[in-house]
Amino acid sequence: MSDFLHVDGLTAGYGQAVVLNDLTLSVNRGETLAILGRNGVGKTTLLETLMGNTAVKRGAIRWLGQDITRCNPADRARRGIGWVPQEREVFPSLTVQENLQVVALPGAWNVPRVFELFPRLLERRGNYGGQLSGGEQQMLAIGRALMTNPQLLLLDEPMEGLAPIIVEELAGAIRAMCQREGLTAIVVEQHPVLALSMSHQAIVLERGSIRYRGSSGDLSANPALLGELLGVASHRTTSPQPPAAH
Ligand SMILES: Nc1ncnc2c1ncn2[C@@H]1O[C@H](COP(=O)(O)OP(=O)(O)OP(=O)(O)O)[C@@H](O)[C@H]1O
Repeated sequence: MSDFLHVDGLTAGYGQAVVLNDLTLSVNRGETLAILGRNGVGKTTLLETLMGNTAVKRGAIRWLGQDITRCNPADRARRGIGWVPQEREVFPSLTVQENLQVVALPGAWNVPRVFELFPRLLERRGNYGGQLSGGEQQMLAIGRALMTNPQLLLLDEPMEGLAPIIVEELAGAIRAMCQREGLTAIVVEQHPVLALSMSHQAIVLERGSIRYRGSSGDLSANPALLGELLGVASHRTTSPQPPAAH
């Protein structure tokens, strides 16, 4: 059990519908956890539940030693949980620089550091959010989340719908953010090889329950198991790089 984030026997869903069933998991500070699973198994719902956007029926979420199960999303954000939703949600009529500045909270992440992580955003700093490509919007969405200086970052399918070259660029930035800068993250990602290359630990969900948990290195070294768990042949979308030890 981790004092950083510990989810204990969590059963949650929407209204009366139960999506997550008796989930228990821990994340340690500095670790990246990949959430894998087929469509509709509850990956996004897990992130939504950590953020406080679903109905929790049973179980508890402990964050930095405190029970936050009943805290609302704004309170969780104030306590240091950052969220990059699938929809990105950048402000279209603010420039890149303004999008970053408007959410800034004190801490190690600031505009120059975000530009260092995403040089493309530096080139586009005077452009409006609405003028950016999908990939640039995703970089801005991650940059905005970093500007709130979270202790934990939740990323929901950050690569979805992006061209392979942008996927490579984003994956490199996420690895740098997590492995070089030591940020703790939970990443939902459809491409298993990519997800495993960015993470230390992985869980595979099946119908709202944990079917498998283990190190990402072990799982990526076992394509037969990965294929069995995900029901598809895992195809490589980027060169896997083992996460740095820490
Ligand atoms: N807002 C909602 N209200 C009611 N049911 C929902 C809502 N969002 C998701 N669901 C249902 O919860 C289940 C899990 O969906 P979820 O989006 O968490 O799965 P997922 O693993 O992230 O899928 P995908 O990979 O397709 O994004 C699905 O049956 C879905 O229809």
